[in-house]
Amino acid sequence: MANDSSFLFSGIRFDRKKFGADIARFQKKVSDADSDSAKISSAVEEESEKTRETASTKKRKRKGTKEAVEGFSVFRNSTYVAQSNDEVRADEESVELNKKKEHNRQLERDAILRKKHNLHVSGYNVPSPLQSFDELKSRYNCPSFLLRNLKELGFKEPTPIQRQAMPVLLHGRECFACAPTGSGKTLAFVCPMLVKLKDPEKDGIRAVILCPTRELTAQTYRECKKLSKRKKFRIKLMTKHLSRNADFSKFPCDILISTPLRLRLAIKRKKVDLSRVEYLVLDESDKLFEPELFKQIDSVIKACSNPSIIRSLFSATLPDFVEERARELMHDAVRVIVGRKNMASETVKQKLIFTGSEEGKLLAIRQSFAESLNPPVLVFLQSKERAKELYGELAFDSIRVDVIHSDLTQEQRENAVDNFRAGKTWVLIATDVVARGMDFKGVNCVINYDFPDSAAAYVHRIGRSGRAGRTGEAITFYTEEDIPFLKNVANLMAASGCEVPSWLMELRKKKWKKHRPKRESISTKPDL
Ligand SMILES: Nc1ncnc2c1ncn2[C@@H]1O[C@H](COP(=O)(O)OP(=O)(O)OP(=O)(O)O)[C@@H](O)[C@H]1O
Repeated sequence: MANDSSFLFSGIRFDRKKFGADIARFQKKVSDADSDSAKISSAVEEESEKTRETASTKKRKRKGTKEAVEGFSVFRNSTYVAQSNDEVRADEESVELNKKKEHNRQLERDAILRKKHNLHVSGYNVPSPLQSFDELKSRYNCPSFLLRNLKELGFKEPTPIQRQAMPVLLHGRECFACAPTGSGKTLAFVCPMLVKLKDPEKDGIRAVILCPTRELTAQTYRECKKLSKRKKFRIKLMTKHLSRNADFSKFPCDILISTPLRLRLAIKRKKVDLSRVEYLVLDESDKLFEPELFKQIDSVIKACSNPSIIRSLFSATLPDFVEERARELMHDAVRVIVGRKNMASETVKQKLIFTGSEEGKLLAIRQSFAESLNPPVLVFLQSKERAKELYGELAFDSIRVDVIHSDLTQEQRENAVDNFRAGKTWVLIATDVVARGMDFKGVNCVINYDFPDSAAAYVHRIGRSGRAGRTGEAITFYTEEDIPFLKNVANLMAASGCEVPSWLMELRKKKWKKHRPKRESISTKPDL
């Protein structure tokens, strides 16, 4: 203040003594005024500081939010921003946690559904099973023509194999599957194929289905046609004529259905290009991988060279060697098993009958037909010669009987199948040519006139009955030569819920493969 007054009064002589009181008063005023002004200025300063701070805080807040969003903060020391980042992090964590919780809930739902339908899966990240066919639309945008066809065909609920195999294939995953006979495996691979192919195209063969027999290719062709009604997919059945004469580059083909032999012939003639194939199905895969078909299968698999191809293997029996092949062949495949692997159908009542001799078999079948013939009946024999012999015996009895084996012409084979399907034939005598895959509706009884040559043959043969939830019956005749393999059948029977006498279960089990003993000829005529 002294400095201030000397500056104020510089150049003026001033009697400080005389005006001491005034000076004192004045000084007080000035100092009061000073302090007021200081107060004001400090208040203003404070206010403007506040304003500055508010502005800068707002700015920082804005910036802070922006930085947090970008995951980088320039105001590392700011408490506010730290909180903001924490909040953002907490939000993110809670979103993540909810996702995880929902994922776990979904896994639980999947596990419950799989347990309910006896489904066993292995593989990485297996897609959820289907709750209903409607999910084909909601989850996979299934075209309406297909849903309409499923409805018209009377398929209300997916079967267990369809519940799991369909989503796997629709996710673009490769798959090997084992499900009981008559459980709807055909639909399980045809449906996803039709969804994925979307529309007919003219750019070469896009899907291939391989089946071990001509009869089965014809049946699968018909199924594909029924399911693709209202959509003009070009579906071709590889006939003998096509495999020998056709040039597949000359006509469009979305789906080709063939036996390995016929397709290999066309590949060798260089008249079929499989390099664009997107889907390859090996139906009855264990049969296809048997040594006699191996070369043909191998050449088809090699010809299907599209790196993004989706391959799938289906059968009611899946031996370990096929699983190994599948694992070698496929990428990131999912394994789907319904029930237990290699099981006989639970809906077939199974019986074993000791006939003593060949003559005993003939008597037993005649007696059984005389007592209660409940057509349609399928009778299996181990060779075409024996099938012809039995036909020769029964053809003159008063029952409508027919025979099917590989010595017949294509037309004769087709007629035999058609007549049996139409109910014109009551008893169809057959070799294993119709043991796999054939879906003869409502076969009441399968008779193993000759003991099957393997566990797989037993499972597939008796599986011609008791299909799609129906019940059926299977009778297996056995003679002395077959006794070493009785235990194997007994085990299959017990595993599928049939009652088995305890003495049978106490027998020893023997390796059972290609058991086709030389048997006496079937004849009631006396030897000349
Ligand atoms: N979802 C479904 N609901 C009712 N019936 C069905 C369903 N899916 C398929 N079917 C019917 O079940 C029957 C058996 O189907 P399919 O021939 O595909 O069996 P599979 O499992 O391939 O038998 P196999 O092992 O003997 O070849 C067919 O008549 C088919 O029409």
